Amino acid sequence: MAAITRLAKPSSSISYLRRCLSTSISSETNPLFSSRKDPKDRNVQWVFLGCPGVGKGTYASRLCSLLGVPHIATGDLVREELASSGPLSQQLSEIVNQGKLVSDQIIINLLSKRLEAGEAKGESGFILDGFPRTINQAEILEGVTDIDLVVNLKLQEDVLLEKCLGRRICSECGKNFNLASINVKGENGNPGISMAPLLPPAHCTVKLITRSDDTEAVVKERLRVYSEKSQPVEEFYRSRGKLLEFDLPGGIPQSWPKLLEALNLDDYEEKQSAAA
Ligand SMILES: Nc1ncnc2c1ncn2[C@@H]1O[C@H](COP(=O)(O)OP(=O)(O)O)[C@@H](O)[C@H]1O
Repeated sequence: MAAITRLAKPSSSISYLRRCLSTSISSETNPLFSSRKDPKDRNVQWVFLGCPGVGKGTYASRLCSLLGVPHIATGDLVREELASSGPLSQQLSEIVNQGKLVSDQIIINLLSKRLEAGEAKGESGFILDGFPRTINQAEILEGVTDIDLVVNLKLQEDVLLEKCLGRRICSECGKNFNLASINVKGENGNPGISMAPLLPPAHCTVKLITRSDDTEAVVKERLRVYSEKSQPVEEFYRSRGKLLEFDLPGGIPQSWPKLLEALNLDDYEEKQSAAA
């Protein structure tokens, strides 16, 4: 019931977009629409949810390499648009640097363009990272395609902040690293958690940059916005029986095998490496 009472009425611009996606844009030109296929005839269509800093990008991109599907992160699409200095970039930079969400309309446009480009290259399936982030976005997605599974990654809030502040990107190769060394002792029945830093190789060390929205004040605002706007999306999928909750037990060496196990992919990884 909670999920139903929380559903916001779609705004008129979103209803318009939804009408576009479902009627006036034909299945040949709308990749979201055309992806409503029998799951046996296509690759996985998964969504990764989770607070800023939880590691959605890290685990989603590893799974994408394993499953041979594209990793589509709406945060990356926003940053590409920002870097392009196009007409939207000034407006986007203000929103992102305040830790707010970009409008559903802009995000759906960016995502539709990305899916269209992928479809033209023959992509099938996807893992979406950072989308949907509002109930409106989840409803639109539900209206145009079938999501098979939603993975909800979880970590305690003080660790999330430290991880965002430790995040670094190599400005040349684009790889992500993390300088934070997490060591939280277990207390009051809660398990402790340790995460080793993910350090860059020497050639990247001199080229590291920090995302402009990874400052303490902006991360705190993003966490607040997540609990206000995106946590209801968890309930949206939970009530549809699609949500897999995954508490990260530690860094990548501890979490990756456990995640594969939770997804019934542990054998899959072995078979893939044997075939390689
Ligand atoms: N689905 C979305 N809806 C609205 N805004 C988004 C969405 N995805 C990304 N953004 C914008 O891009 C920023 C960066 O996104 P992302 O890299 O996913 O960050 P995070 O580390 O907070 O998960 C967000 O703070 C938000 O301003």
